[in-house]
Amino acid sequence: MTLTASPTDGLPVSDVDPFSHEVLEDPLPLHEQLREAGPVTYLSRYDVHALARYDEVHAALVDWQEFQSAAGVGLSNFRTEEPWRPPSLLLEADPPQHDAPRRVLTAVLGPRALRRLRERWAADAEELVDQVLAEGTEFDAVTALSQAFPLRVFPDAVGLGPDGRENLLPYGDHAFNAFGPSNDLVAQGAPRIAELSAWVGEQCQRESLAEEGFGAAIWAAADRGDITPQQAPLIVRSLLTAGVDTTVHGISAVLYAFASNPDQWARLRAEPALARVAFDEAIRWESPVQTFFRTTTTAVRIGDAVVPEGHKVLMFLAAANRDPRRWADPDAFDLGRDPSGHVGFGMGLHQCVGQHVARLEAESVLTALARRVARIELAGPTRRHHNNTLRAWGNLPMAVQPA
Ligand code: HEM
Ligand SMILES: O=C(O)c1ccc(-n2ccnc2)cc1
Repeated sequence: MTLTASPTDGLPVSDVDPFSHEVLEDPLPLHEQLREAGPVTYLSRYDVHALARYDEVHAALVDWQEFQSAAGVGLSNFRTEEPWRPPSLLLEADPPQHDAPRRVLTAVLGPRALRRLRERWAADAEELVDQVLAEGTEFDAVTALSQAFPLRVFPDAVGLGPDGRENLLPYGDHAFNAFGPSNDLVAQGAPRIAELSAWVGEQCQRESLAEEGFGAAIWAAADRGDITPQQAPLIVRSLLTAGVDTTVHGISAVLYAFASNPDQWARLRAEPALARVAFDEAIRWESPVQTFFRTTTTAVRIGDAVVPEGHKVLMFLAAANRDPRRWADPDAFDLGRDPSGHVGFGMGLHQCVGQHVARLEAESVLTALARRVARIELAGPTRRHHNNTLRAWGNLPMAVQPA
């Protein structure tokens, strides 16, 4: 049976801009509208089809053959436009090219590889929390914890030198903006991106990396022939692009979740083992990575509509993570829930290979904090940090009551 398609047959159409400041400030109303409009909608402003319900987002994530990543996972279609930098060997690749780089990073970042970091990161988190509390019981959790902890542990885990680490956050922020349209957020990062990219590229070279760490392990995989020496620096680049901003905003998400649900903090204090499920519930509830795109490799039927071949499909991960068709009381941050199956780390072939790193970082911070603090609550107005892809806090004024 041949499928034919026209962009708007039987499709709800909207000219909304999901990357406008108004939506980035509060995307929840748009998510609700898109879920209720149907299994797929057509966003005329960008000529893309949008998926906002859990089932359709999940189906696209696990079907890498019909929803490919190799044409880019942002709005830009690499089949017709030059990527702003050489494409990622994992995120922007499909099998077979995707296979070896994925196999290598799975081993480098896997739970086993992280076992040696668990004690060190726990001690680092205790030290950081002690320092923060020694300065007082009111602080901005974004700078004091969400940014401070990943920047304290991750560059060392990769094996980066001491200089220039302040480049990581702005580089990652721009890379995540670049998955969206060329709007003012992308323009803001443009002046510095050549210099930042040069620094990042330099850090991926073997001679820049310590003998021990994720970087060295990637280069050792090249020595073994598991990947080529040409691929090694690009795989290290994946870590430098993804490794900091994501966990910064992930830790902010879980701290905000607890500060706005103090009763849940009491549950964590009573049962510290809840720290891991708390982080996944916060990833579901806040979805620090809000969206990713795919490109159809054939005409694809979704609901009553047919999405033509070669079209960009925008997956609203955050909308799927609060779909009442999948989650009971979806807007509640609830430690009693089983959040497994959430799509905050994606799903299927491209599911986040750094999720164990993220979980270990968040668990380290939460465990150290839960031991020392009886209550946490917001102590002033919060401010969002807008990004085309990331859901982030610009600040989190917090007041804590020491245990
Ligand atoms: C809270 C933290 C994080 C969140 C919410 C997150 C989210 C995601 C999502 C949604 C995907 C799927 C992308 C897609 O399907 O196109 C993904 C993939 C990926 N993530 Fe993360 N991520 C996080 C942290 C990290 C960290 C810390 C690293 C590295 C140390 C990392 C490395 C990767 C890589 C390399 C991929 C591509 C995997 C592939 O295509 O096979 N992520 N992440
Ligand atoms: O290879 C890259 O440049 C790259 C790889 C992964 C991410 N990412 C997104 C969410 N978790 C990780 C971002 C960039």
